[in-house]
This record gives sequence, C-alpha cells and structure tokens, in this order.
Amino acid sequence: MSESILHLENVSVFQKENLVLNEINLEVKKGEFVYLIGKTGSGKSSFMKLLYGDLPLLEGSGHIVDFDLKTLKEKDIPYLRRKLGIVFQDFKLLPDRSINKNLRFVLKATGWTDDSLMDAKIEEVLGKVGMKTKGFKFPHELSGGEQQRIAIARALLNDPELILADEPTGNLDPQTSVEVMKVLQEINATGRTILMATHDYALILKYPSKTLKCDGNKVFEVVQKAV
Ligand SMILES: Nc1ncnc2c1ncn2[C@@H]1O[C@H](COP(=O)(O)OP(=O)(O)OP(=O)(O)O)[C@@H](O)[C@H]1O
Repeated sequence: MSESILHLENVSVFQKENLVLNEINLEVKKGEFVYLIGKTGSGKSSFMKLLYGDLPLLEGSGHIVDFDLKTLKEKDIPYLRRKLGIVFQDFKLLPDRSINKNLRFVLKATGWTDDSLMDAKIEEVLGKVGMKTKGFKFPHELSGGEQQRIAIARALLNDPELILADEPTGNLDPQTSVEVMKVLQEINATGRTILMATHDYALILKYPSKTLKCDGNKVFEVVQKAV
C-alpha cells in the first residue's frame, strides 16, 4: 500500500469563529498530483492554511507528512513547513537581493551553514526549474513566469515531501502557465506529491488528474467531466 502523505477525518476549517469547510474526509498518497478547485471564497486558501499550520485544526483529526495537525504546537510549525514546499500566487521573493541570495536566505533560515553545500543545493534547484543561469539576477529583472519558477525552486530547497501550491499560475498568461505547470509535472514525476489550488480549468483539461472541489462548505472529489 502506498504511503499516506495527507489524511483528514471529519475536519472543519474555521476563519476566526466562521465555519468555512466541514466534514472533510480525505486521503492523499505519496506521488499523487491533486487539484483543488472551487469558486472565489469557497475556502481553497483557508484549506491550504490549515495544512501548513496557519489555521488551527479545531475539529476532526488530520495528519500531514509526519505531523499530527491536532496536537501541532506553535514551535512545531517551522519544522512542518520544512517538510512542505509552499508556492503562492504572488511569488513572495525578497526584492532587495539576487535570486541566489533569496535562496541562500531560506537555506540559512532553515539551519544550513556549509557554504559549498548551500551553493550545490541552489544550483540543483535552479536546474530543476530551468533557471540555472539566472541566479545572479534580481527578482524585478525576471518575468512573472521566471519569478514563479524561482518560487518553485525555493519550495524545493528542503526536499519537501508535499508541495502546496495556491494558485501558482494565477498571475501568469496562458502560455507561461503551461510552462510553470510543466515544471510542476516534472517535479511530480520524480515522486513528489503536489496539491495545487487553481481556477485554471484549461490547465486541468490539459493535465488531467485527481480533482477536489470546495463547494457549499464541503470538499469532495469530482470526476473530470463534471469540472
Ligand atoms: N483572514 C480572514 N479572516 C476572516 N475570514 C476570512 C479570512 N480569510 C478568508 N476569510 C473568509 O473565508 C472564506 C473562504 O476564503 P478563502 O480565501 O479560503 O477562499 P478561496 O476559495 O481561497 O478564494 P479565492 O479563490 O478568492 O482565493 C471567505 O468567506 C472569506 O471571506
């Protein structure tokens, strides 16, 4: 049986005292590529936030990578996030430093100290997203698609078991979206699990995969033709 990366039972998601989603039962196995769809305000981002420890698990039980979301303490959150690669719609790169320094900043913040190991890791992740020659550039010198590739490279720095991507193509034109999607597909093909929230149905049709939908406070799996 393949390894479970995410398991939720009867989970509710709250924003402050407001219930956003409830009765979520879900299993994601190692190596899966899963889409999360749903209209604006249906709870996709809130769901992601629960998974990376930004919202507490108040109801139900949940396990993600090796962490129990129910008993997760504030001090555990940085360790959980090291096992997750998180990619946002806005790339959240630090504007005042080069790509290499952006990546080095994350490595140092997550406990890396050896310069040559850091250099090798940065080269490896830039290679994975086809950006090996761009490390000296500043974020504003890159296109949106290139910045998103760097954000994906940054998410790969600590060899995450699960990548959570919240509308990673939301700010990109259709062609660039496909390029970024190809990068995510390649990463998935190396055995990494990806959960991607998206509004982009064209991408889902082009790259069909398991699809979850947030609607009416629920999360359920949809068959492709009903998307
Ligand atoms: N910080 C917050 N405080 C209170 N309520 C919030 C907060 N963030 C979101 N909400 C509410 O939670 C519900 C779900 O929002 P969420 O951002 O999860 O939706 P979404 O599906 O990600 O939407 P979008 O596609 O627009 O990003 C909405 O009703 C929203 O108003």
